Amino acid sequence: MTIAYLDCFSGISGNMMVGALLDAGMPLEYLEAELKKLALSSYKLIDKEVSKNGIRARYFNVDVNKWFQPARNFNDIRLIIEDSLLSDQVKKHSLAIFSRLAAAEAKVHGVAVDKIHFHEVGAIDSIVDIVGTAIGLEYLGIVEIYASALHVGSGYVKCSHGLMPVPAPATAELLTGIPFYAEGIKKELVTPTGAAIVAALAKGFGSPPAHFITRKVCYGSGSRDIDIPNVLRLYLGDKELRNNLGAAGETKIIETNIDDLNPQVYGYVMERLFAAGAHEVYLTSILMKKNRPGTKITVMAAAGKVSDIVQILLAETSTLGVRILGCETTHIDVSMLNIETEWGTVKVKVGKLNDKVMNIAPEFEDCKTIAVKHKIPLKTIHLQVLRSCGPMLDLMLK
Ligand SMILES: O=C([S-])c1cc(C(=O)S)c[n+]([C@@H]2O[C@H](COP(=O)(O)O)[C@@H](O)[C@H]2O)c1
Ligand code: NI
Repeated sequence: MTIAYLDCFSGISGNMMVGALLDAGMPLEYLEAELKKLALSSYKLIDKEVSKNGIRARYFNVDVNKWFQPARNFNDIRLIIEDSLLSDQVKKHSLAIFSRLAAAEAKVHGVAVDKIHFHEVGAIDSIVDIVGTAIGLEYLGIVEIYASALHVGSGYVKCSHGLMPVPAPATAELLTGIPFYAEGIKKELVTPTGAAIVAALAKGFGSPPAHFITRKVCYGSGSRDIDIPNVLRLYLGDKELRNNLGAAGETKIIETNIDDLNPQVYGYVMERLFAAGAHEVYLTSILMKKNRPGTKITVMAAAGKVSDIVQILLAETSTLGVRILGCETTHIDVSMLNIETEWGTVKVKVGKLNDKVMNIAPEFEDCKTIAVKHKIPLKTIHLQVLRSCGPMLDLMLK
């Protein structure tokens, strides 16, 4: 499981992020070919090696022919991404980042999200940076991102509105819930695009996650010449395998006991918690003080999701507080396979430990859909899908 840790000691921008991903091994030709899947033209990618205060880094930028760029609002950009032949994952990550950026701009300027403007010429620079980031993450197999606190810089930056304080208003909005600092450098070090990337994708902030082991250190160059190297440092790594049992993850348990909530509400709260990224949510019947029957809600989630989870519990239930417990998890590597059956494709979850197949699980929802459609018992579908796994099943039984 490849993990990225972004060391934003000199800030982060879209260009720095793509530069770091190129430095990490995404070939420029691959990026170019993938970006061609978008209905965009009249731009050129710039990719070169530079030295920033003695550190070799990859500088990435987009050269835009401004005469050929139409004005684009968020909806135009969403359609360009959705209508492309990019993978679902690249679309999902790109739209997640763009949505954060658009929401921040909308809030700052007091307009609806679909009315917001993007600052670069026809937004092409933002599209390339954001979609390029999603392409790089997929190419490098990065499944989790963590980031340090962000060094935002200080002073003022020239925008189409005139001079704006650093961090720029959209950046400040995007930094909600993210630790940041300024240390006297009078330049804009974190741009709205950079902030949107970490806001949308990072699972946690601060030090690298527990048991993170670096495999490679990469640098994406910024365009500033300042006293510190203007680079984004990207650590690519894995979570350490402990006792040969599997990868350890940083998970939190958030719990609360409730004895005065309308029981109709629990299902809705669970839905919201899952939508916010909870790995698991479950309810336990408990007997509380004054012999009152009550319910314990337990949520398991990545550390970076805790504040969203707590927010939902406090807003949607009658609780006045929650417990947050640290916990370590151990799990095997999980991948998804598409298995062809006589009824169509079924996704199958394969769990491996040190390349040994430990578990094969046909996706319940896929089996259920077929069972309902073809009026065949669910267990028959399940067995048939397992049989179609053929050699994979043999590997497990060995
Ligand atoms: O021109 C406008 S409207 C503008 C507004 C803001 C806000 O924060 S609101 C910020 N900016 C600046 O544009 C550049 C480009 O940022 P990217 O994220 O697209 O690289 C940056 O300097 C922002 O501070 C412009
Ligand atoms: Ni703006």
